[in-house]
Amino acid sequence: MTITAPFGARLDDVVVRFDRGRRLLPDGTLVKDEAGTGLDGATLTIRPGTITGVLGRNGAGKTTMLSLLAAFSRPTSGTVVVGPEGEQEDPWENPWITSGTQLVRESGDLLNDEKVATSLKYYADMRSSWSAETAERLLDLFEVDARKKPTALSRGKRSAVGATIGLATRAPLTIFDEVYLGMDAPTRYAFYDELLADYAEHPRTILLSSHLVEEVERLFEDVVVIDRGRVLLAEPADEMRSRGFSLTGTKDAVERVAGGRRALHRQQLGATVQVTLEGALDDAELAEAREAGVEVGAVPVQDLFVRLTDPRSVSS
Ligand SMILES: Nc1ncnc2c1ncn2[C@@H]1O[C@H](COP(=O)(O)OP(=O)(O)OP(=O)(O)O)[C@@H](O)[C@H]1O
Repeated sequence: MTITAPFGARLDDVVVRFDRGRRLLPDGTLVKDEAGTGLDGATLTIRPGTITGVLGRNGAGKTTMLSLLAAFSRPTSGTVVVGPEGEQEDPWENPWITSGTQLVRESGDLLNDEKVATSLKYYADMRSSWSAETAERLLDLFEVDARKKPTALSRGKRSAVGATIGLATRAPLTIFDEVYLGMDAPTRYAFYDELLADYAEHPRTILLSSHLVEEVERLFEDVVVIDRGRVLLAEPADEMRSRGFSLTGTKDAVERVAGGRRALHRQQLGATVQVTLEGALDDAELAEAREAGVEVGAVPVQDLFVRLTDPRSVSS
């Protein structure tokens, strides 16, 4: 059966701990040594039919979460469900769900001893939604020679093959985990354009993790921010953008308009101060800012992300 409805997903209080190994104590008991925590009580919902950006600093838990959704691993505790609205199930060893999910990892998941064309044939045989025409067109666009083995391609070209597989699969849940690594800027922008165009024509659910927030934030309808194994926020990108604003002006005027709000960031250039604040101004405060000559600006997702995950965020 071909699954076409976009998949959603839900994580409930998910914990992932990695074991370093097992040790036998002198008294004969077997203990597990913990090597690290990937997720630490993560709860979130992925809306079907959206492009969701997955953001987090290094080691935050993004890959751990994406691997759970693609059933590459299982949680230590908590529940994970994936699937079309109203029919979501545990993806682990669940062919009905995994046949509708495509995870593209930085490694590319290609058959290293075979030509790229052989890997593509493997995906084509496995995925009923595979578009051979899209795959061919994208390889052409990214200038990848499918007669070569992956080991003979540059890192950027291998990433481009991963991007091609992700788009040509047209899976109801397509996950790109830092797929851009090694791609040069023109290739990355070509990938973003292709992703948007193909998504518009073939609606599905796309998750995209990236550290290049400024570059990719225009793609996102929803944003998930993971911080030290926990979900800091999961909401529409516009809602995230309205979490903050900036004020620029003289110190006294800015302080007055800021009115004791928490400052996410503060910088001073000569007599001019700029603060990034949480929340929004009401009409009276906007009028006060105008009168005081204080400029009110929007804050890009990138800035909010950096500030929200910065343990050194200052208070006003
Ligand atoms: N196999 C493993 N064994 C032990 N610890 C692990 C393992 N995989 C991940 N971790 C730990 O889990 C945490 C989350 O890792 P994860 O790879 O999910 O982060 P990430 O957000 O994808 O990071 P990055 O942006 O650097 O790729 C990190 O502290 C990492 O060290």
